[in-house]
Amino acid sequence: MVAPKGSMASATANHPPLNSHKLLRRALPNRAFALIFACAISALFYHHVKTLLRPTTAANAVSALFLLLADAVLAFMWCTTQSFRLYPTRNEEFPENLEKVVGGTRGFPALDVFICTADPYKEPPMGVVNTALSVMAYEYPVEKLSVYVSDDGGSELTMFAFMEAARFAGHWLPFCRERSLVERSPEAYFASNICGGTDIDKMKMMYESMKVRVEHVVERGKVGEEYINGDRERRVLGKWTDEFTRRDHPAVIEILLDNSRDRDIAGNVMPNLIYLSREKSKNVPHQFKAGALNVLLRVSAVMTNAPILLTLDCDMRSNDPSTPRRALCYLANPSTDQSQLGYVQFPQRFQGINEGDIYCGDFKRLFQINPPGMTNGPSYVGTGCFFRRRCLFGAPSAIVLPEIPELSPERCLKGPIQSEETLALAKKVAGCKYEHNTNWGHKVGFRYGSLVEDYYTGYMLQCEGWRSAFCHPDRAAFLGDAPICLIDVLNQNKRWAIGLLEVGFSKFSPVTYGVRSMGLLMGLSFAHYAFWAVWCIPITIYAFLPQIALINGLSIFPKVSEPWFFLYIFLFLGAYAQDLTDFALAGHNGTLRRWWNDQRMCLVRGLTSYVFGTIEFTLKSLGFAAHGFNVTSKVLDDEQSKKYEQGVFEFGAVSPMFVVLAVAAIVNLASLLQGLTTVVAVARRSGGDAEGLVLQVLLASFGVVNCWPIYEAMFIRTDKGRMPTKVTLVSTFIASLLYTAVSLA
Ligand SMILES: O=c1ccn([C@@H]2O[C@H](COP(=O)(O)OP(=O)(O)O[C@H]3O[C@H](CO)[C@@H](O)[C@H](O)[C@H]3O)[C@@H](O)[C@H]2O)c(=O)[nH]1
Ligand SMILES: [Mn+2]
Repeated sequence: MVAPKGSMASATANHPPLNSHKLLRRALPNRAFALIFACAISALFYHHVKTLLRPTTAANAVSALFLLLADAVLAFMWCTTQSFRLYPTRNEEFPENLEKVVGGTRGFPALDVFICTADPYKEPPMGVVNTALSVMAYEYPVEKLSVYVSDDGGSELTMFAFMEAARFAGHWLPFCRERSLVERSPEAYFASNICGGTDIDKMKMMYESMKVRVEHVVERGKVGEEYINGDRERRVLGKWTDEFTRRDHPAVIEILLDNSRDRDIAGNVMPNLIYLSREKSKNVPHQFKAGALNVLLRVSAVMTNAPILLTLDCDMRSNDPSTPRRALCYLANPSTDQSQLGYVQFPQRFQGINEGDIYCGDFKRLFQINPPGMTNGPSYVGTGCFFRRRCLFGAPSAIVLPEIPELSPERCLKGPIQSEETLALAKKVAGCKYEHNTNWGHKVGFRYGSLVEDYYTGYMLQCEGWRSAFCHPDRAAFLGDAPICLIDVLNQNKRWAIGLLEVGFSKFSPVTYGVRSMGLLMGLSFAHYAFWAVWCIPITIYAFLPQIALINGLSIFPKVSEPWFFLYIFLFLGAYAQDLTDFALAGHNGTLRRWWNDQRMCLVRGLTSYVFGTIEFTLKSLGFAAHGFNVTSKVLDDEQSKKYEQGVFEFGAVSPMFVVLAVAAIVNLASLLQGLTTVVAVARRSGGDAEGLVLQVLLASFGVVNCWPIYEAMFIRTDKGRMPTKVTLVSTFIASLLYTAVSLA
């Protein structure tokens, strides 16, 4: 953060405060607990070394080695997590003071909003339109607001939806303003059971009829003649010729609303609205979302060049029209060190999450709990982030100028955006070969080279010396869609895992370069994410090894009568209790049930996304495969939604990830049953010793409880979302092979 650590507010003698930054009281207990836990971890390693030095059998030695590996990784992750816990903070903004401080709305900087979409079938154009309308209706001087939509799907369907939206906006924006609505995405507004009046009904009908037209066009896959309004639309849609494909097409830039020309039905100025689909060619890599954002950065530089930018994913609608003012409480604050504050990140928050959040769609730890603990400010999470344009052009002290002066972040622009030269230049900078031999993606703009361009860009900016601020108002500033299908969730996490490893093993790795550039704590924070996928090592080991040993009656943990037993119990319960405390204190529906599901999903991801992500990353590093940005679907299938609503897991896909899960589930169950039998048998035989198996039995029980939805999906359910029979058969087969193999061993 920019304000000095622990300080209260940013007020000076001259102006009222715009924000405050407080160290939370839990800092102290967190630090004390960190100390105790560190001692416990050291004791554990002492125990490991002792066991390793005196192995009784070969099996004991092997399992001791694996356990050491698992615990070493856990200890590493624990260390990196401390970077979020030692300085927990809370920020508050006072937007009511903003106008006083900057001299009325005249003092507000211009704002360019970037919205990315990539596929009209996975990202329904009506959703994108709602996102755009919700930000076009921001409580912000309209003449300073421009909304750019980047369509990587290069789709006439999205183009069509936006031509409709531009027309509808003429009615919608004054409607929102007159009523001071808080809900400015029409879909959300009309869904919120408002009591009708004739005006509201009229507006609703207008919206519904637009929606029907757009959805109909999307369903048919092309814009029928009857939907085209006038020559202009015909000319625009005419660009989609037969040669035009999503992977190979010229740049399309269309100014749908121009604030120097267009007025809404009440006669007010309208914000600029620009549709943009960059040039694509099959032979030129397009760098996925980072590439799209850089084209947005350049095209907007040519047209409006606002000093402040907001990046949004197509599903992240605004949920609060005053959000830009909140961001300005940092970005326009005369008493923060403006030369260093690069961006203001709002957390990703989601709509439509079910009661128990069964897939951990909220990602509370990632988006809400960890960011306010990062001492120099949070990482960038791809959406809901206000940037100072300047920060994408080199370090605070050393600007890196772009190859042509027209793109410089410091250039002042006046005049209409429609001129022929402007459009020609915009087309040129949206060309697919434009970036050849330039600094784009490396020193300038959003960074290339990782599937998590957001994390990588934020990280590199922090390394350059930029700072950031975390802004988390009670009412979510943005609301997005979380995937509601398990396989989508796992694939999304796999993509993240790969992208993060790309950074972790690059020459800019946080553990080396990062720690050197930003200091230990920030370096560890970024390392925590870069090596996220290594969770798969301890999780896989603990999901199989103790259970297999238990099946064989082999004790690998301390006996109940040994003091080491309690060390294990303390480490497990301590880590879980602290996790639960963090979760509950973060608020926003931090219920026990959600926390339980959250920890379950950690285990599930550890066995699937991270394992497969690591494998894919390795294959790619060895040159065997390439990976792309697989866009997450935002389409809601009715049946799936209903099941999700009820909190039922959706397994209906044949995937190797499900096989791993199912094998783990079966092994844990078999091990628990066998373990209990052994313990009972040994207990009956006096003199027998089952004490050494207690921890393993507990662990297997923990596994079984967590796996409950998997057993249901394999053996009880009959609906479409049950585990595919093929997966059940294959995994039962693998599990029995494993069982036989270890029983023979
Ligand atoms: O080639 C591409 C691929 C994606 N996108 C857009 O990128 C956004 C994010 O894609 P999504 O499939 O929703 O990915 P998520 O995993 O849900 O997104 C998270 O993770 C991404 C990095 O993997 C970040 O870019 C996102 O901001 C962050 O919300 C969407 O608006 C897409 O339209 C593009 O514009 N071009
Ligand atoms: Mn998304």
